Amino acid sequence: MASLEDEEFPSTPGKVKIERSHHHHGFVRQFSLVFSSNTGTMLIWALFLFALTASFLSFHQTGRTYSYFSWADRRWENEVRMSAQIQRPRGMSVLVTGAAGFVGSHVALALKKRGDGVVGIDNFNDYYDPSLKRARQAMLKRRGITLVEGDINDAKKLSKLFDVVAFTHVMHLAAQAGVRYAMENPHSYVHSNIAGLVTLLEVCKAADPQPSIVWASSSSVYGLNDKVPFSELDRTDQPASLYAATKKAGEEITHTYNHIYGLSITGLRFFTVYGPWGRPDMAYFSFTRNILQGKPITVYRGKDRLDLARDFTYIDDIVKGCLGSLDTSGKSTGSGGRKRGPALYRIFNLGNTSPVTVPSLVGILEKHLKMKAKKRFVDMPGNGDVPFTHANISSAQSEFGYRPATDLETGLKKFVRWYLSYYGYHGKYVK
Ligand SMILES: O=C(O)[C@H]1O[C@H](OP(=O)(O)OP(=O)(O)OC[C@H]2O[C@@H](n3ccc(=O)[nH]c3=O)[C@H](O)[C@@H]2O)[C@H](O)[C@@H](O)[C@H]1O
Repeated sequence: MASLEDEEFPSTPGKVKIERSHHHHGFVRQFSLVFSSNTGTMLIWALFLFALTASFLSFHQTGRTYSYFSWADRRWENEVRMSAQIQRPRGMSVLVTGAAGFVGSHVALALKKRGDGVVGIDNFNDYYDPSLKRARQAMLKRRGITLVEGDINDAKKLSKLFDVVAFTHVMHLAAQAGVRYAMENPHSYVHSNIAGLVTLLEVCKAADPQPSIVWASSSSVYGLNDKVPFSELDRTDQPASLYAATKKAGEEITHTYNHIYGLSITGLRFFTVYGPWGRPDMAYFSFTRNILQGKPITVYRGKDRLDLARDFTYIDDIVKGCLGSLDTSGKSTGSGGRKRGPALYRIFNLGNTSPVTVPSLVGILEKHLKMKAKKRFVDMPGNGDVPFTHANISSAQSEFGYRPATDLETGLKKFVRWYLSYYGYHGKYVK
């Protein structure tokens, strides 16, 4: 199925996006050419082609505009519907974008486990080793979760999903993550975090009923803010990286969709999420790999050789925050492109409330791995990093009882156990 899907809908960045109307225009253009040619043969050919197309369409047509595409046949629709089936009273059906990702796969599993319906979408890009994403996909598959391969910039695919399932909620976690990579590939951030977000919002706005949306913003929006701990009311207009800027833009963009179309929106500012099945580009992950392989690690240091610190947050706590947000998100109020009343617009910090320095993080890893790291201290390059993060979580706490329960020592122990079981001690499968 996946390969057919690829042929029909190339959805990687830079590839052509097909608009709904293009097919129609193409058709009309073809006909005007035929009629202007004025030869009998051409006319017969045109009629023949028309008959062929019409019979093809009527054979496959199931009342939906795009159901004649092979990826969206009956079997595919049934699979998607099954995956979205709600299995508890007052449950929800959730479209999880970025479901092959770190947070996405964990949230999808947690929702399914408690009886909610879940369908995932992911473009499986190669920002980091896609085989890890495939392994997460296999894990979801075993639990009955279907993951559709597609990009959130593909409006047709998203609309089709909403045609098949009346999703009550969207958990939007598809994004270009990573703070420092933004200097290497700025456009991938615009593609996913801005263009993709708008495409998704347009589809949600048009859906009837509209879903409620919970999505991932980032602690990085606090940028150069130095008032601690970071509260949602603090200024976020001094981003230090393009990544942060696109997440901040997302907060503003979602606000307009809430304001104009009545979409219920909750933005979650995640604070350096870590844990089993994590992202290989993140420091705790790559440090683990390098320590095990006897390779040096680079530890950044701030101004005046000050240690950098992060409010590292364990994945299970983040998952609880995501589910709590979904449960309290209320309904979207719009239909037919107009809002019928006010809908919730919320932003929450999801952190751990106890920052740890990067050298301490390395110390904990050394302990769990029973190996010494070869540390190279380097002055923090001006590539978007902020010196520290620290979340005030009182808002999420009072709204849905968010209370992080895993400290870095415990969380890293679980990560290391997973890492060794997945990659083995010598990391022979690591690229
Ligand atoms: O909260 C977020 O919203 C973000 O969290 C995460 O960003 P960061 O907090 O920067 O995490 P991460 O890269 O693990 O670096 C951790 C620390 O190690 C330091 N660091 C990093 C690499 C290195 O080689 N050496 C080093 O000292 C580095 O200077 C930093 O102090 C997500 O990746 C990001 O997608 C976003 O979601």
